[in-house]
Amino acid sequence: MTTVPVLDAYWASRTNLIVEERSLRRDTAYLANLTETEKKAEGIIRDIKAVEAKTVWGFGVENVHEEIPVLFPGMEFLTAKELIDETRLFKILQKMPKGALLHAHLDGMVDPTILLRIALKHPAMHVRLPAPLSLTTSNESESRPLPEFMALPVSQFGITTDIASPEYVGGTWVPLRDARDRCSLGAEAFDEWVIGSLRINPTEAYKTHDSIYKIWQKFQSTFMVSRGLIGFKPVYEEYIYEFFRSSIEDGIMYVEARINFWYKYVSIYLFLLTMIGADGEDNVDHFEWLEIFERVVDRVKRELKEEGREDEFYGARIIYTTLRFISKEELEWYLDDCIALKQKFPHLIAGFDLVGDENVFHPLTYYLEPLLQFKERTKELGLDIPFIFHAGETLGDGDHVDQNLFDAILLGTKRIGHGFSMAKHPLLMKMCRERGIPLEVCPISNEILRLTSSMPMHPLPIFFNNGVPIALSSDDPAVFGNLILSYDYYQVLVSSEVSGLITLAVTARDSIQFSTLKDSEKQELLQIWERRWKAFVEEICTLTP
Ligand SMILES: O=c1[nH]cnc2c1ncn2[C@@H]1O[C@H](CO)[C@@H](O)[C@H]1O
Repeated sequence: MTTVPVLDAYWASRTNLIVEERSLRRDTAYLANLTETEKKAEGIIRDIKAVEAKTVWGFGVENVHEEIPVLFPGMEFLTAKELIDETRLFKILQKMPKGALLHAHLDGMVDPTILLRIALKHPAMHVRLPAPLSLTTSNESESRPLPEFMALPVSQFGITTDIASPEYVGGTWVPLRDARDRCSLGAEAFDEWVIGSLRINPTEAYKTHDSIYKIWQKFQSTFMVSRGLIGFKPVYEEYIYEFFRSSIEDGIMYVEARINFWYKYVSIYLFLLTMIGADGEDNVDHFEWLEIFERVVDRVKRELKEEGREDEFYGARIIYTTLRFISKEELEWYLDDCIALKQKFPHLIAGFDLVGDENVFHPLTYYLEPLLQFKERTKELGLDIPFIFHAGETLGDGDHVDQNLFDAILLGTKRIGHGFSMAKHPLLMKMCRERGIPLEVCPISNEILRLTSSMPMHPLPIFFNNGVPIALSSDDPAVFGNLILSYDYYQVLVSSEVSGLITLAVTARDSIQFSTLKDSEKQELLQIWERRWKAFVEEICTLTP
């Protein structure tokens, strides 16, 4: 029989082994110094999570929701969303102060329902489609025409027509409001058609477009549609306002938004590619985009101050992005443009990035020369424009997308957008840990864009366990339906036994720490975060498990 000392020795070495491995994690030091309130809150959250794993997710018991045959915590988001909405855990997480939102594409931030409502206010906004609207064939997006939107000058306002009537001549611009009011399929069907073209639905994500290539086709098409709406100055301004206000409601305190400046060419492509002014003319240049952005930041700050909530919004900056399918020569134009914007708005331009499907477009090595030149030039000019590259958003192992991770790091990236394939790179993970290069991880985006079928299969725990700093982000919530960052927080929390509330707190703190704010600003924002965090954990302590 095994003696007690032998058993004790086994348990002791087991504990030591676990402690040793966990020592790499960024939440370990924090966990060792918890306040009594934090300890209690962490425990309450674990208890609620354990209860809901059974009552909501049927974990280890019978399926509690027969209409969803496969149910588990961290399962596919779009199927689970309504269940998540009802959980106590989600409602608690909505109140958590989340620090900075570091990976967010401006074009994908506002609920399509709200975007459409904003657009409908403007008589200049028009819509057209290739042929009379018919929605009867099926519910699947492949068979549906895409709406195209554009704001027109008064002299070119279109005539009122029923776009669903056989008389509608494909390609004719119709004022948006009239098109909706006069649509013989009904305003509800019209809205559903427009909104469906701006987001990915569960059928598309999990059936009709269930491959990385196909889902990216649908994903890209949503940006082509939304461009016509957002690329109209009055809508743009209100859109940014909605983005900030809804982020603040979700506990986000500061934003670094990726704005796509690719839209400089006009009329060679099918869709609208620039920004239209209030007069309906294509005359809003990139400087003005930044002025608008700044005006909205100031407005939101002013309003919050008036509401006595100034602690809730520290501001917003911009990561300049363009699409990674342009030529290297074209990239030079954008790099110059980025420098010019930085010189005029040093406080607004936070960094530079290339976006678009890494799987099909150019690798970073293709742009090496202009990128290296940019580094030298900004250094000479004394401008701080760090690269904040997307890299490794792939399932590939050693392909060009996976290898973008090496180049991002060699080029000195400040953070890595996604870095999904980082789990295959022990050396790079070590470098990220030691040099403080965080991954901007977007769990729900990764799942909807078919890199993982659920959160338990996501590599995030590998990153956490290797001590890689993490900033959780929502990527394109308007398209994915994860309209608030709390959904991503929820999916992470329920799919791990190691990660708890404190892990989320550490990632929220890290989001501030690894932002592009100045050190003094980071300290100030961290202090505000600490205050709100303290109030948040105190509130949790009043709850019964
Ligand atoms: O997760 C992503 N990876 C790479 N590119 C993206 C992602 N989300 C959005 N975009 C890109 O950003 C542009 C919108 O401004 C879109 O064209 C899309 O290609």
